[in-house]
Amino acid sequence: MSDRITSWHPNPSKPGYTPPAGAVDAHCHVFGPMAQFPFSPKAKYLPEDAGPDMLFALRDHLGFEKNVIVQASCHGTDNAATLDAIAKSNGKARGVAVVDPAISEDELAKLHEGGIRGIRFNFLKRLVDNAPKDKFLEVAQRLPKGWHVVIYFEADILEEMRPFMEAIPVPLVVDHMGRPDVTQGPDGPDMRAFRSLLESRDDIWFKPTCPDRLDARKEGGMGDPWDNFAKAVAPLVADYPDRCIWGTDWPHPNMQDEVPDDGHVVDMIPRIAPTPELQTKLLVANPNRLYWAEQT
Ligand SMILES: O=C(O)/C=C(\CC(=O)C(=O)O)C(=O)O
Repeated sequence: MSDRITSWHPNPSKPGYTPPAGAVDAHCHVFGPMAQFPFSPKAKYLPEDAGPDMLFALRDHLGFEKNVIVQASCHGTDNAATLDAIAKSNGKARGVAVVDPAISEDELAKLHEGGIRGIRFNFLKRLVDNAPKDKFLEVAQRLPKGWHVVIYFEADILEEMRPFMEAIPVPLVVDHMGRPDVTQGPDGPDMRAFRSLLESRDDIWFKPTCPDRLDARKEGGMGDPWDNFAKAVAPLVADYPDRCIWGTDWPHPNMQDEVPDDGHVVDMIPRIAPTPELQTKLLVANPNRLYWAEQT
């Protein structure tokens, strides 16, 4: 792979919306720097460097206080770049790792020391080569106290994933709501299936995130300002206000053909969480319960 991609906006606008004090960008990534943190040989995309300095500058520009850095698939199971960014955050970042399911207890303990509070199971075939459910279930049985599992899958496999999710003995956080087709609206089959999942366990959380992905023009959506996303997602946040966390998804892996303006992404927040109470739950109380539990 020769051409490295740039999937983030060079000069994002200032949002019209001001997040509350203590707001957490609870889904973002770092890429490299590649010279120090090489990408996985199995990476499905090769990004330009997008390191902690850029992430923290964006955090401040958008009005957030903390980050949850989710290991991006381009780094495979080498969490060094994510751990390095957490270490440089002055306590303002925690993380979600991607691990080899055979990882030892000692290695899990070291990840906890480094600010990790969960592991990610990625089932997107365009991002990872394999996702061994049996091995994932084994490691999910022996995570450090207080950890959770972040899971990423597409809506068309939600039903087949339910027995696997049911067997996971720790809280689950579903990335980007399992990618429902937001053009179906709030009562379409995808959202109904996702609500059924949420009703099945009260410790299944979700991220009402990625309007730029889920309502992208290239996906048949409307593009910015992502009205389909706002219409489909706001009722979900209203109905499950204590089980959702939000993130920018910066540096927006693979969005180089429709790069979102992060200021516009942030301005989706009051459209899906229209009251200060909902915004405080989404951006402050809920992510702190999951990632800074020792301080809540
Ligand atoms: O590509 C997507 O649909 C979403 C991604 C990319 C990703 O998960 C990864 O590269 O690990 C995201 O959540 O940032």
